[in-house]
Amino acid sequence: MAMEVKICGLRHPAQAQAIAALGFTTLGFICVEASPRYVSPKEIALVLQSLTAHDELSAIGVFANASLPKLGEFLAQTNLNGIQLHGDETPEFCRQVKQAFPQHRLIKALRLRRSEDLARAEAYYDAVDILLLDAYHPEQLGGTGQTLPWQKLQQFRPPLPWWLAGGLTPINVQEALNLLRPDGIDLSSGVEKAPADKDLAKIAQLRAQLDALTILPDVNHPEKT
Ligand SMILES: O=C(O)c1ccccc1NCC(=O)[C@H](O)[C@H](O)COP(=O)(O)O
Repeated sequence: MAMEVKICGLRHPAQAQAIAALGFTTLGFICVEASPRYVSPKEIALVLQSLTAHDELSAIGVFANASLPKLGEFLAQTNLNGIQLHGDETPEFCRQVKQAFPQHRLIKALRLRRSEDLARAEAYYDAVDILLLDAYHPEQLGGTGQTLPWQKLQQFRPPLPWWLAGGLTPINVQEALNLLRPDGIDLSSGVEKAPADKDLAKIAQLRAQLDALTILPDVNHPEKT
């Protein structure tokens, strides 16, 4: 399956259209009010309305420690088809979300303070559709621009799809992909001018990098190459 690329933290319809025109079909919207990238259900609806010409878009709402009723209220007002939980949600809560919103893809983000935190991932294997690894920051939940210690994640091969986030840019993406071979990647601040104001030149550069990608043999897992 082709690697999925999520461009996260969108707000402006014209930017979303340009990003979709470059072939990026997984778009992320920050539904966390404390974030400078927060977008209201109305703003999300405006962006998605502007994209009706694009089939098969995946529109993912990013939440943190939202209650089930709050999630339901937000989702009822938008056409989001994916939910990303970016706070301290437990595996049990993820199961409840999956049960309440079975039509939505469910992504659980784990913010890793140290590589040993990876042990927490296992408890989510049967609770979500996708795991996303992001960098830890003491004051920000996401969109931090901090990278993970990629070398220390090379043995991570969960039995479900996983995405890499944290400080990815058009410049470092090839190195990250060759080291880790995730099923997807997620970029935000590495392709923006200011929070929620995406940098279309950098996104075009990312497209060019991905199109020219040279994947080297996987020395850690030769069977996967
Ligand atoms: O981006 C935010 O402002 C944000 C706020 C609260 C929770 C999550 C948030 N972002 C989540 C994402 O999916 C980002 O794309 C991810 O953290 C990567 O960000 P970056 O390091 O800037 O590429």
